[in-house]
Amino acid sequence: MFIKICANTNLADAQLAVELGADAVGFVFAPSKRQMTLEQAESIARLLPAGVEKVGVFATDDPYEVEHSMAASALTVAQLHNEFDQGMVQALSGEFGGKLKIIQAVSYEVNATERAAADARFEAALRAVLAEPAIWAVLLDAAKGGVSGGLGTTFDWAHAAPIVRRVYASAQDGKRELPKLILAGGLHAENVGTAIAEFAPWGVDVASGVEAAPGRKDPAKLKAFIAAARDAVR
Ligand SMILES: O=C(O)c1ccccc1N[C@@H]1O[C@H](COP(=O)(O)O)[C@@H](O)[C@H]1O
Repeated sequence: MFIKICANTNLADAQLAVELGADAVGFVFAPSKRQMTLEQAESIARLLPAGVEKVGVFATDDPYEVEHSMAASALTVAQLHNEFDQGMVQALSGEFGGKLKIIQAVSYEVNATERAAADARFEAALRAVLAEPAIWAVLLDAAKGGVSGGLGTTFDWAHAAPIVRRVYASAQDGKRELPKLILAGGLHAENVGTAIAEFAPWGVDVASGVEAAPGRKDPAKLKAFIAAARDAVR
């Protein structure tokens, strides 16, 4: 199980996540209570071990912003938290010779007035992302009123998981490996086991659920989350 601990804002928290067994740590450049500058993230990322993925979380329509940030830093993965923009993803991937790891977020709207229409949009977005070979992983998150990222909100897993399974099954043509599935959105130590049982994801990602306050990790919650995610797949 790939475990990403997101929205780090200081070296001590990021190092603790790594010591406790996180595979990836994230830094949020998108507007957020945990927003970092590239320089701040870089000063932390360059002190972390080589084997740990250092993820920059962006919500921009400008591929050059992402390209510049990834080229000029120790970051190893670009997480795009905006709606999927195929042109941007392909431009970005092309700039790095297809070698850049790109995580694309796909959000499940929790406050939909028309559930069927929202489900259809979620399904179409997931289908489009899975069809794009430049995507390394898709990250499922919850959205409220079209806003996603760091909300600490779960979505209806029992309702969404069959949609996700169906889309993955129909996208599989045996010719290439599909993007990996990372689950996010309101995860914490007490619910991550259930989430893993529902989706059988390749990885999990958390921001709010391991914090003492926005941007500051709670060591006990962090430890419990990583242990619970590992236990769930033993
Ligand atoms: O963490 C944030 O503040 C954030 C802001 C804008 C875009 C993405 C952000 N974080 C990502 O959102 C998911 C879910 O967060 P949470 O666990 O529900 O708080 C998180 O895993 C990050 O990848």
